[in-house]
Amino acid sequence: MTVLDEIVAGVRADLARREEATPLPELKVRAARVPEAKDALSWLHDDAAVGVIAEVKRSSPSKGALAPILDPAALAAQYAAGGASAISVLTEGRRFGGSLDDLDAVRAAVDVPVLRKDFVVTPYQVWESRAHGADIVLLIVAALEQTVLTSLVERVHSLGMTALVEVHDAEELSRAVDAGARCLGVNARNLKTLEVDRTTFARLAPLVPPGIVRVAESGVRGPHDVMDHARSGADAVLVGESLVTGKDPRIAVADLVAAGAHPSLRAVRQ
Ligand SMILES: O=C(O)c1ccccc1NCC(=O)[C@H](O)[C@H](O)COP(=O)(O)O
Repeated sequence: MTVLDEIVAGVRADLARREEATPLPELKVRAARVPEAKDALSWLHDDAAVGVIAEVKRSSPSKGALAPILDPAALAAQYAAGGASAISVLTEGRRFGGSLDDLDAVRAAVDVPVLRKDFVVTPYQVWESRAHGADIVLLIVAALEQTVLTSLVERVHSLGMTALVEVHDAEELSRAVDAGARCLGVNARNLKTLEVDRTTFARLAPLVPPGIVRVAESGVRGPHDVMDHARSGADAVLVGESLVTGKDPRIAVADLVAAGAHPSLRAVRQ
């Protein structure tokens, strides 16, 4: 069993309890009451600059406890003040210490798009994401069979949200494109070994068809890594650990945003 398999097994067990507490028809009613999802693609795609998706992340399977984050809304507000294009909220509880309450709190605190970062494997979780105000939903190709992946991408888009479809290699990338991904995340963290290979984005980016938004995920330590990903064609970077373990989240995000808009990148990006 891989780490991913273990996480997904826990997610399914927790999900069964939530489905019992809030049946799907009730969830759909709740989803209809929340404001429409923001058009995340337009927030993330900017020819002149690389966007920063800043993550609320308490712990992780690779590093254990990272930061207590007692007030996720305040952290998200700091990220937004620093210029983040979107906020990622890890809602998985067992390994990442997150929850849907975190998603609610962050949604209420910021106007930028909010990503529900979890291990989404059923349509129920997609409805749940919308009902809690998410604009973007992560779908991990490695966790999903192709028919399920395709139907989840369609479900996310049909609810007005954007699917961030996560891949780790060329085969997964091809599956993501076949499934209708409009926004593709290349994760540098191998979900079997948990090792980070920062060259992954540069290797896979040339395989992404034009018109699809490209996000470099994981292992971003600071402005230098943002500039590297920018030169390789990233539209956005997704950053967790280095922000939650750093000193000042607003300044840390602002530094990454400035790096992504550095004048020296203009020639490469146009
Ligand atoms: O972070 C982990 O250890 C991890 C392990 C297994 C599955 C997913 C995992 N992380 C989720 C993420 O994709 C990251 O939180 C996100 O890309 C930010 O990465 P980082 O900046 O390296 O915290």
